[in-house]
Amino acid sequence: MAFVIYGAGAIGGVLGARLHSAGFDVRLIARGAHLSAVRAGGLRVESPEGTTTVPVPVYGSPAEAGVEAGDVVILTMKSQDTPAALEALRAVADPSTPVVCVQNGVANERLALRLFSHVYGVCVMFPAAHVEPGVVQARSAPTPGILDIGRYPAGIDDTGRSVAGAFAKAGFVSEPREDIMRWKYRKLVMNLGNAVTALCGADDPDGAAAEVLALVRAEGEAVLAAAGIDVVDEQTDRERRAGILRMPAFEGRAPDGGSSVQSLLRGTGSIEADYLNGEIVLLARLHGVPAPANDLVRQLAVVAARERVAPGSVPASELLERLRA
Ligand SMILES: NC(=O)C1=CN([C@@H]2O[C@H](COP(=O)(O)OP(=O)(O)OC[C@H]3O[C@@H](n4cnc5c(N)ncnc54)[C@H](OP(=O)(O)O)[C@@H]3O)[C@@H](O)[C@H]2O)C=CC1
Ligand SMILES: CC(C)(CO)C(=O)C(=O)O
Repeated sequence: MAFVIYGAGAIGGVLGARLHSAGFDVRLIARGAHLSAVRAGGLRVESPEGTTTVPVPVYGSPAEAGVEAGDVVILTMKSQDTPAALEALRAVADPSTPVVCVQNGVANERLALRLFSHVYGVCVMFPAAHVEPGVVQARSAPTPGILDIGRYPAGIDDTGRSVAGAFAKAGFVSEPREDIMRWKYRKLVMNLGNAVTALCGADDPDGAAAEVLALVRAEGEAVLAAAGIDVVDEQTDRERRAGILRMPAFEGRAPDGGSSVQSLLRGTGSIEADYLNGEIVLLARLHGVPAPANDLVRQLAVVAARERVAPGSVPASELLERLRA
């Protein structure tokens, strides 16, 4: 089994490096300055356990990487980049190529299933950062993350089991699951906070950001319930994660805050909010229920990304006032 890791930033970079070091045939796909840096000097992976530079092959597109029978394609770009990425992939990959979405949100699997017949969802509990071109960080050690996997929309098959086995060989905790999307919806509720932290920053001296977080998450839960979506309960989710992820401080560790904070830090010009808070907004519209908190947060986050403002530029108390108005 060979892996084509498409969008080799924080998650794809660390995952690809670890699969490569575990002996798997891995081809990364990256772009821009990151592609040039990895091509020139390998991928530098920093973690609490130290730094390694991994000479993993890297390409600029699926056409350049090649997608052969027996390859598994792993999507690790942010959701807003998935539609364009799938278009480039379909031009060279057989429609039966297994496509594994190691991504947050619940939209990528459906986008992939429109073009590819064998699609898998992964619930990604894996704190990582894309620090600068050529450099990624794994924040948790000794276990870098939890990557449970299942076939989309439901079920499990031999490919899913083999991918779970490969993830485990690369040091992750990974279980095949029949009901992966139930877990991904629970993770979505957690990720409704990504945009809040990106807007308001990781420090919360007056507790206002925590209140905003509670509002968007409660609204998210209510919308998912109105839409009749079955979600793993919080306690079960907590138990799954208990004691596995450990994130000690280490020299050079990138700022806290998660993947959306990193989009603002790197000034990428886009953010995943339309596919996280925006998923709740979409469901609310489809089911005739309100979602004003998630709508406001995603709109502000999209503007912040477009205008390339720094994380923490919106005082949480102001955001809270607007949400209460
Ligand atoms: N980082 C984290 O801690 C976690 C992230 N996740 C999820 O994992 C997914 C990936 O996030 P993350 O790794 O942080 O994102 P990153 O932005 O760090 O990495 C994605 C990479 O994909 C590249 N990319 C996008 N489209 C293409 C393309 N068509 N061709 C080549 N490269 C492309 C991006 O390039 P460019 O920089 O130019 O845009 C970027 O380098 C997201 O869904 C996120 O929510 C889940 C749990 C934790
Ligand atoms: C849970 C969290 C914040 C872990 O890094 C995440 O999923 C993200 O960064 O998107």
